[in-house]
Amino acid sequence: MNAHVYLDSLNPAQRRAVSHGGDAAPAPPVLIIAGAGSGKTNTLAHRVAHLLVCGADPRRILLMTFSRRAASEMIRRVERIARKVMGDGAGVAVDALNWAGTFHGVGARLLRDLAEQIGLDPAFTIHDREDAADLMNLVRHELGFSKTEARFPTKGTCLSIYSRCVNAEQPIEDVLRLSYPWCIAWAEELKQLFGSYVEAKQQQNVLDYDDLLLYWAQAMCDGDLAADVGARFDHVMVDEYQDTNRLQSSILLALKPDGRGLTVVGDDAQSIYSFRAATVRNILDFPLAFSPPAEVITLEQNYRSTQAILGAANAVIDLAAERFTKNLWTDRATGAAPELVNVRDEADQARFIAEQVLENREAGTTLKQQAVLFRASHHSGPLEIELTRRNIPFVKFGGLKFLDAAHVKDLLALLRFVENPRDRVSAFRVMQLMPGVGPTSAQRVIEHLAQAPDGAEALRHAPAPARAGEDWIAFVEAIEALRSGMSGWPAEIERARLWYEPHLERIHEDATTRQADLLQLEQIAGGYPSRERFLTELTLDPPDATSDQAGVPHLDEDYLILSTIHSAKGQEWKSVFVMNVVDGCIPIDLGAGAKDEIEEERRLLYVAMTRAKDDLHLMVPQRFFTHGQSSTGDRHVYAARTRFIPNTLLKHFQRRAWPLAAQAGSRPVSAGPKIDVRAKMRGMWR
Ligand SMILES: Nc1ncnc2c1ncn2[C@@H]1O[C@H](COP(=O)(O)OP(=O)(O)OP(=O)(O)O)[C@@H](O)[C@H]1O
Repeated sequence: MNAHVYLDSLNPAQRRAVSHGGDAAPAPPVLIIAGAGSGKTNTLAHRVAHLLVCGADPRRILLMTFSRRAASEMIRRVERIARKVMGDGAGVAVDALNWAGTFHGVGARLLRDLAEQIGLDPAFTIHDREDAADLMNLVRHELGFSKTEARFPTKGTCLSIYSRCVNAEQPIEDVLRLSYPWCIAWAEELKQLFGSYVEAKQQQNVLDYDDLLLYWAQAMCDGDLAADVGARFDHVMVDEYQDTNRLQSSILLALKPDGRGLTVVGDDAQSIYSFRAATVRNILDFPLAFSPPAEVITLEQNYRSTQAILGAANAVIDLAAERFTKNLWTDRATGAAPELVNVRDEADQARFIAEQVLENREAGTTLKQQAVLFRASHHSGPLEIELTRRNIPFVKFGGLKFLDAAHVKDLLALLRFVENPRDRVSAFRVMQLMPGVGPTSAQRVIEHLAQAPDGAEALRHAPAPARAGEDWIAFVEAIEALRSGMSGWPAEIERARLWYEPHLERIHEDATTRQADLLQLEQIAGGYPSRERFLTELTLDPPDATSDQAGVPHLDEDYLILSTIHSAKGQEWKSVFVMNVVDGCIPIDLGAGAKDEIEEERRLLYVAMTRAKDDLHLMVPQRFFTHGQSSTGDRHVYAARTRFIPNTLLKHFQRRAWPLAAQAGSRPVSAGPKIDVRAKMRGMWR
């Protein structure tokens, strides 16, 4: 058998990318740049498999993807490919690929390894965005900024500014000028705030998301340390490179200054994360960061979509102001033109999608092969209700995170407090779950713990909140039992839940549903080797499927995918519906709408459209009810089709109005206005 039989299914450019460098030795740097559906991820998976087949040591391969889900999908693909040549040996090799994950996840792991060398306590806990905002708020309050006469930026804004300075490696003055001009007057106070925020984190031994990259990058400024970490890996590979930021690219360059062993993959037309300071420049500047420059391999054939869908998506992205990757071609059949479906309102939009999804299922397309995409998580509200009404199971990605639910946060705060008694945000949250413990008494205990050398031991001697009584004693016992590690992991989480349950029942009316979530959390916990790993991984990459209305489907069941466009990255479905393809939704209401932001919205629409293989529906509701204006309100606003599909592009679409006039009874809806009332109104004044 051909030793590299898996190469046969690839086109010449893909093959060149996969076998770049020839064998398992680290090769000069390479950039694989190409449009949607051209097989980038597939090529990267083949490259990893190829290296394994050629004898590369899987423990010395660092593979960074955008989410943990993407990493595990990639690993499954690698195994399938390698199996063709290595047989069962592929499983063993793939199991040893233990450096696959997100930048943040890998950062957290390396920082624990390097902790002693960089003066960090390896038992640090990680704050998610909400915890970080809470701590920012605490500091902001302590500095007296919350009482300023002119309104000081909110905790969320402060955190965003801080995060952007860190991730974009930009001085605060530049960040304020470019992105937060209304906060310019506060530059000095913000600097002071950020200084104190950093001190608070250090005192409490917590790191926030940004710190994981920042500490990693800082550690890599030390040449010896960078060389040491770089030498741990023969190959460093990054998928979705267009969505990395400056800090990430500086880490990469520090690890592999000459680029040997580096492979990065991306598509500038799909860059959609600039709010995290991701910069498309990373991918464009990559080749010239090395001497000689990195090899660039472009892929030009799209394997995913029919010609009609690809044609429409290409036409949309063609109107972009700036672009580097070329239009793709496909040899797939033409297929039906994507449909632009005019519906009266969001309720009709939901009904249309539900009916069409069922029709598709009748015709043989399972629910799992269909997805409904939307720009903002709340856009799917009416659809979720409609699906529930019709008993169509669904799973939603990118919405309210499971971990954002108050009760899940409570239990996690308890575990975090056990892990790191100096973590104030967790301590503050968990103590106040008990009746009779308010902010002041919690604060007193926290101060006491902060002074003591061993926080856990100190809890027993802390000033017990006077009104907490028995509850306090039970709390101290629970913490001590959990810290002793007696029950072991994951049994500990059950112990934690037993402590929490009476409080849950007291605090929440719908305790039963919430208990089910906690049981689910316990199940998730079973998949992790230790409390520390569980807390770290969960914070970094939370499970984001919520389906509270429909009930969590079992994996072998069929269910429809609902997803924000951001979370749909890298995926594909046979049939795709994009909701609310109107101005105000895509592009989202941007106020003044800076040009760059508008361009990013255009790329989002491109990403959404290019997820479809065989059929694509773009939904255009004509009016939206607006909320919060009047309690009786039938207030609505009229929406216009997105500006990204101007009249000149209509030839790429099939237009349709739904329901048909006859079905809709007395209210016909047509594809275009029969009389242009707005023009008439304007005419009145001419
Ligand atoms: N050489 C090939 N022959 C047949 N099918 C291919 C080939 N390369 C890729 N594909 C298929 O094309 C589809 C898209 O591939 P993949 O997801 O790797 O593309 P991508 O470039 O990463 O896409 P995107 O950036 O849009 O997420 C997949 O279904 C994949 O199996």
